[in-house]
Amino acid sequence: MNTSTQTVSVPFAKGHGCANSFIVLPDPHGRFRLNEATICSLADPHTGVGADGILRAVRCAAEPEAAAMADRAEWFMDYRNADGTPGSMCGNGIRVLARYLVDTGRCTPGSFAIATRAGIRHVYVPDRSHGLRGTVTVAMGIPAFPGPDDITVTTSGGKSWPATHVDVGNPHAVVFVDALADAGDLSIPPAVEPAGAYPFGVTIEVAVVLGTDHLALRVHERGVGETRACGTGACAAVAAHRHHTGQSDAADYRVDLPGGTLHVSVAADGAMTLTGPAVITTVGTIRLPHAGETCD
Ligand SMILES: N[C@@H](CCC[C@H](N)C(=O)O)C(=O)O
Repeated sequence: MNTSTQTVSVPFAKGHGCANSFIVLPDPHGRFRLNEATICSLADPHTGVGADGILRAVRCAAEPEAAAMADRAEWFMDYRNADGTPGSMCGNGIRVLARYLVDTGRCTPGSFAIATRAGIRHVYVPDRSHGLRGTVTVAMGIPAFPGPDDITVTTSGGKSWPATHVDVGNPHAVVFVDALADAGDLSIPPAVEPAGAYPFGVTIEVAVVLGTDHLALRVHERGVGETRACGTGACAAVAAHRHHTGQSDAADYRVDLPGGTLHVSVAADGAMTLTGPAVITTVGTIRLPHAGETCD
């Protein structure tokens, strides 16, 4: 550990799931205090490493926010969007974190639990004989449809569509369009009405149905902007599609995103699993503002 009066050098990794990118900061003893400015700077490709989100990996027992889950999971995913806001769940992020925990020997391959702000999620990481660049699966639970039923999404180009509110541990508004290009510039946050539907913001999916079990998707992520993929968004879009078509049988879906393909399996009870690539591409050290304590 290298410290100065101004900054501290700490290990980090960078990875992605279908080009939805994350910085992983191992903080087993819960010593980091990441403020908004630090997160924004790290996530910015010009001033930091660049990523859609930050995954601080902290032991549940060392994190007051997660201590109540310490009997069911060793690690807590402290997920932050690129704008510094905390997120409750991240389908690609948790898969990248699981890959990191296994690659670094902190967890053994197979199934294990990770705590999130949305509760415990179980992940499955195949062992190395399946290759380090293989897939990771996460059990996402059963989506909820909290309403209201009159949500409208309007993109910056002025086009509007009715939307379905789906909660998969974080909030989503899913619209179905004829062609993905209809959404225009999704780097600009679409407007969502009624204004009170999402008091804490929302991630918006623009989806096209390519077949009964095949969707294509673009996403404007809350706290980030348009991203190349979104795991919770893929599950939300499948849930909305099933809701509209009245499908209730178990089924497997393919979801194509700009950054790659994710697979969503739905069980007879509606519980979803999300599977896709999760890779660690970079490891190194990064300088963080010194905040009293450092990290191992
Ligand atoms: N990229 C994520 C979703 C991250 C959280 C989202 N930005 C939010 O604020 O809820 C995913 O893969 O699910």
